[in-house]
Amino acid sequence: MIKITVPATSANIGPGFDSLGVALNLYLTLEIFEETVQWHVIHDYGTDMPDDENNFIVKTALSLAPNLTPHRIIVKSDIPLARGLGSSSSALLAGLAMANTLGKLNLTNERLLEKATVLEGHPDNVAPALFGGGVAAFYNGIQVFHAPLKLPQDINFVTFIPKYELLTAEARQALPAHMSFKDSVAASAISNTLTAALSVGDFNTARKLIEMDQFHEQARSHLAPHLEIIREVAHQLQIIGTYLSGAGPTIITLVPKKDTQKLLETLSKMNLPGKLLLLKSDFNGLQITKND
Ligand SMILES: Nc1ncnc2c1ncn2[C@@H]1O[C@H](COP(=O)(O)OP(=O)(O)O)[C@@H](O)[C@H]1O
Ligand SMILES: N[C@@H](CCOP(=O)(O)O)C(=O)O
Repeated sequence: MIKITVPATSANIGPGFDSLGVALNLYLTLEIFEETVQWHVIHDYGTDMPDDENNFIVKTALSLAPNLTPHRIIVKSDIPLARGLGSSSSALLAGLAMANTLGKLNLTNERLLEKATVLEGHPDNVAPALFGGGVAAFYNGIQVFHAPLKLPQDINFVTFIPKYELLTAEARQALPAHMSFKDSVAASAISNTLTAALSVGDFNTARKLIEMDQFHEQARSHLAPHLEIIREVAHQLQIIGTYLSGAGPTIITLVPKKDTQKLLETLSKMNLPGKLLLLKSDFNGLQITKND
């Protein structure tokens, strides 16, 4: 049996639209068993999710290796669908890794990253899902440039996952078609300063910049009303560092360990409609193990 494990991801981290992301400790696992006549996907996503060659993971694998022999596979995941925690990136990377392994393609991680970025449309989920930890990345249509993004060690991700789904494609339609030169300079300066502050461990500066995004949060605020609510509650506790995870609707607050409990307790008393989780960075990224 071959087992492929891929972490969830939180993209953007505030102002790093389409370029910053971090792997988190929720996981999709794909177990590959015997060869079969037709693809047989066992999953518990419900009857709307295909269980044959039309399954997204299998289709992604076949896009890389069209002649792949069908197998029986089992998909399990605790990454919620369409919530802004990178479920599609974890699934498509699992598919690419399955094709690479079963098809003996020997593609490097760089090639897998390029392929995954083209399929996903932006590298900020797939890069941290592949490598683990925080990643900054840019795709110029030919190559993915990427570098590790240093995040503080003593940080937790207090995560609120609303009950409703929001497809990334839908949330991208809310984005403005144009930004002025002046606004673009300011928005990228905020993001640059955030990465510099993180690189020297200046979380005091970083947490304020995390809340200064000018690329996407305002445009998506009607789709993710909990952002303002949770940010405000955190501020009342003197906690700064709340942002829209990916395209939303999940909201994450980056909190030093010492402040985590008070935020969790306050939020849980509010009974917001959704799930409250305490997440941490994943530092392993995509893993493949083989058991006989
Ligand atoms: N494990 C999976 N198997 C099949 N399809 C999946 C899986 N995970 C995600 N998807 C597809 O990706 C869609 C969600 O992707 P997207 O809108 O980008 O949201 P996000 O990646 O933030 O969860 C799902 O509605 C589904 O079509
Ligand atoms: N930069 C993208 C990130 C989408 O992440 P997802 O987890 O919501 O798929 C965006 O903001 O659209």
